[in-house]
Amino acid sequence: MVDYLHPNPLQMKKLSLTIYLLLFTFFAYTQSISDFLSVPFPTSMTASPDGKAIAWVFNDQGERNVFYAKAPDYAAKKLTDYKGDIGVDLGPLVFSPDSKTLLFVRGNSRNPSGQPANPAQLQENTDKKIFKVDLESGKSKWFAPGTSPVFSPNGENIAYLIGGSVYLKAASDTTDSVKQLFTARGSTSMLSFSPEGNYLAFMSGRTDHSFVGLWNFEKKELTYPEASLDFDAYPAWSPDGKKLAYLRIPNILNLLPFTSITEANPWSIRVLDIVTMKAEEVWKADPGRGSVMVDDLPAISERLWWTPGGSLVFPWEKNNWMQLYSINPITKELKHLTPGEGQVEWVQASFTKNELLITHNIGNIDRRQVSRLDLSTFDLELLSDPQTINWTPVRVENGLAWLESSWNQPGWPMVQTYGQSKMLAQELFPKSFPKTLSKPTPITLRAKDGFESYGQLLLPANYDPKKKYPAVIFLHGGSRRQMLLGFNYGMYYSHTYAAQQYFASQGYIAFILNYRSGIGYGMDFREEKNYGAGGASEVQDVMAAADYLAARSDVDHSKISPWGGSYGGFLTAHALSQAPEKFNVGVDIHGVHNWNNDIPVFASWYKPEKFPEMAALAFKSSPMNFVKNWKDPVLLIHGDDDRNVLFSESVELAEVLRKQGVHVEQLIFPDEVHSFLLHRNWVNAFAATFNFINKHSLAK
Ligand SMILES: CC(=O)N[C@@H](C)C(=O)N[C@@H](C)C(=O)O
Repeated sequence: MVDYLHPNPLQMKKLSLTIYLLLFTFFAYTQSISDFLSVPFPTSMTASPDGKAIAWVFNDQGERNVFYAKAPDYAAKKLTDYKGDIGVDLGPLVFSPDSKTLLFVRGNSRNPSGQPANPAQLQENTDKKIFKVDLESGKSKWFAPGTSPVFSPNGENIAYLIGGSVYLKAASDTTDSVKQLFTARGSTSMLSFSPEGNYLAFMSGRTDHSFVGLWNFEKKELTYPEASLDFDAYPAWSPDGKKLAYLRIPNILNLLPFTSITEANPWSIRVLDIVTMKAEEVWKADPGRGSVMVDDLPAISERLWWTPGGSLVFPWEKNNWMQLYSINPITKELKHLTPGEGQVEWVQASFTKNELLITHNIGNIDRRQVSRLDLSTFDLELLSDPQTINWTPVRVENGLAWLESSWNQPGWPMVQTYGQSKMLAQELFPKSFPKTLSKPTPITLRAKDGFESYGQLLLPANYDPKKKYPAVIFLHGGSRRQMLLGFNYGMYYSHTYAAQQYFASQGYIAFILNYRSGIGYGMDFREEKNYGAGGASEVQDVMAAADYLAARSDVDHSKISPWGGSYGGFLTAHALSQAPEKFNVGVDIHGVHNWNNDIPVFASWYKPEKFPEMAALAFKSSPMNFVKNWKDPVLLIHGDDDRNVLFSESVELAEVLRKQGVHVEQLIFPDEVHSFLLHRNWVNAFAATFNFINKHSLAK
């Protein structure tokens, strides 16, 4: 018995431990989902051309602002002062060539009716606009309407896009003039000034092809030097400005989105001689593996990088992995630069012009690592800690800046100079963020068709193997996504990882599934032949996850609930309609329920009635094909300005389920888009998800 008046040292130790455990249990169970989502999310990490400064955007619970830090101390400075959770997006950031000015784009994209997103009902125009910050004074002001600004090499002019047209404005022009640089057919993108600034190269997107175009500033002349019936894209100038490299990607007729493709007419690399205006093919992919130029890997708008020695670096999926290779256009010597098991996801050039900074998962499949590729020697050097998740590195003088997360910390900007690393703006990291999370365990599953999929398991707080816990399965969207052994590099999935951590903190076994057709595990995993609208084979991986949990002695198999967004909502709907007996309830956030309704959003050519065989398989691969079996209660969550998954997908599902007596609850966000712009909508969606699943778990 503790003598509270005269406790001895041992009794003091017991007392302090008891108090600690009581406090820990109290805080663990009382911290809210908003605490788990309280860390500002960093994006648009950018370095100045002189390597002496960096800038990034913090989305601090919906309040988005630009931050700036410069050598030598890299103290963070807030450059803008936008207030509140008002649902207006911010980024990208572009430094001027002299590093004295920073451009940022603020505003929301338009929906098919031409309305810029405005979920907060602001009584102002929320179209995208370009702002200019004088980094000496810190003052920012409106510069132009539009997006995608690029400085001319001398910094005197800024080219930008409005819709698919090109505009040009003097960087010093403070008027509200808006002047088109040239008129052209098609939709223009991928603006690229030549090193001398005498040309602007661009891609002119047409329907089933695209051209690489050139604007000659001196002659005021628009040309398409080598028009083709293919997709010519990703223009890249040689350092001396005498050559322009680009990809030639043959069209793939009637390729249904969300279906597998592993080979096509091979793509190639061409080089245009700016003097003769003649182009030649310098390399072509082999037929078969690697012949498809994947359109969202690497996840950036470049595919070609020149080396100082005149070679070209490019991504190729020849060996099942999207990796970097080089070709010497003269000798045609090909080199494989990033061998190993894993994919290259982002590639970033640097002001040194002699390196590429690469974000990948080679040798660390469930995380992201950063490496440096020397463009003279092609040496590859790992720069990051293998135990953390690192992405979008940028070069600074005598060091590097990047974004880093771990299993118990969301993404945060880091800087390293002279070998010393530190968190940027550490003072802004919220004290309310939970200190004790669940460390994820990697799990491998095997579906009934033998396919191997992967996931992460979070055990509940105060885990007791003798207990039986309710369980949740989180299903990511995309499907070209990958959940990691920690907080994700994408905000959508950083938040959903946090939500799974919240479930664990509230006494759930929380499983996170990486089902086939996702990224990170190679082409064979991503392009499994019957996935998506071609058979929904990935549903078998969901069933494997459910069977894995049900077989655990610490899981109450009557309380297994799937939840997920978009493609993850699609899989939640498949789970509840194909195997209601396996699951308790589910939460379907902006899910796809009939491929034939939503695929036209991604492929305007697709009219189900014109492709009856495709449409029949697509419907067979949709939850609506199984909806008659649906019995389990479901919560439907959707924003009604969703440009990815039609709001009507949830409207139609609710009607059908209600007719057959299924319990349907709903949480609807007026004028909200797919990846919620309002932070409060994330918080409310996850709180509703937890409460819905919890009340049906406790009720049993
Ligand atoms: C490409 C796309 O929009 N796919 C949707 C079905 C989807 O899953 N969207 C979000 C969640 C994503 O991660 O892409």
